Amino acid sequence: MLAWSGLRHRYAAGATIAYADFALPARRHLLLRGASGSGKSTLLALLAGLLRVQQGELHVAGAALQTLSPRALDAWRGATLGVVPQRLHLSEALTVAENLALPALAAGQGAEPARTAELLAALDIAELAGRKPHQLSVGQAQRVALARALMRRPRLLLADEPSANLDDDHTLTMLALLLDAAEREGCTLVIASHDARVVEALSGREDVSEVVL
Ligand SMILES: Nc1ncnc2c1ncn2[C@@H]1O[C@H](COP(=O)(O)OP(=O)(O)OP(=O)(O)O)[C@@H](O)[C@H]1O
Repeated sequence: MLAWSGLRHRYAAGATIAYADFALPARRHLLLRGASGSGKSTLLALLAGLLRVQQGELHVAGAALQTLSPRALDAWRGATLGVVPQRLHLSEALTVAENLALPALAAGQGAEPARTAELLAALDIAELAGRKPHQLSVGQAQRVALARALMRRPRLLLADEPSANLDDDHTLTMLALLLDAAEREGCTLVIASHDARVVEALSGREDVSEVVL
């Protein structure tokens, strides 16, 4: 599902990041951790196909990303990937249900109201469908962003610093939601975090591997 070798990324401004070779065992999720500046966001962007592979090989969900053209990469991303970004990027002008419809609409497909309802119910926020983002708590907004990431049935779910701005209880709840959702949807979860609470909660779990950058 996820493996890289000889992977390096050089930013034009100078920094080169080299990643130790890695392969994720079957049926495992991944915790990507490391200090600030160690290269987590860069690796997430590579995994998402948002940065081109400059050097090395990167295999994600059946695709060798270094071989794909920009157009093929776009198609692959749309069909494969769900992202819960650190800043949630919910559209303030749209309701929760409309925010969930956006990924499908952007891909030229219909809104899938049944899928929207299913995911909102699964994440226990069915009653929020008609609200605007500014009417949500931080935890509710994160659930909405998670539902949006799941709309197109991704094979890989990326969560960037999911505990940012959350207290201890909400951090544990969010991790449980991510793991439950990945299990239910049958997708692989990658969490990037430098939060000691996340590391403590996930380390030692049989279904989670760790990469320390
Ligand atoms: N656009 C860029 N141009 C030049 N250098 C960059 C750029 N983005 C990141 N870097 C550098 O690459 C290295 C890795 O950055 P990256 O953002 O991947 O780290 P990170 O582990 O995600 O950090 P944080 O936890 O603070 O978000 C750092 O040295 C950073 O300064």
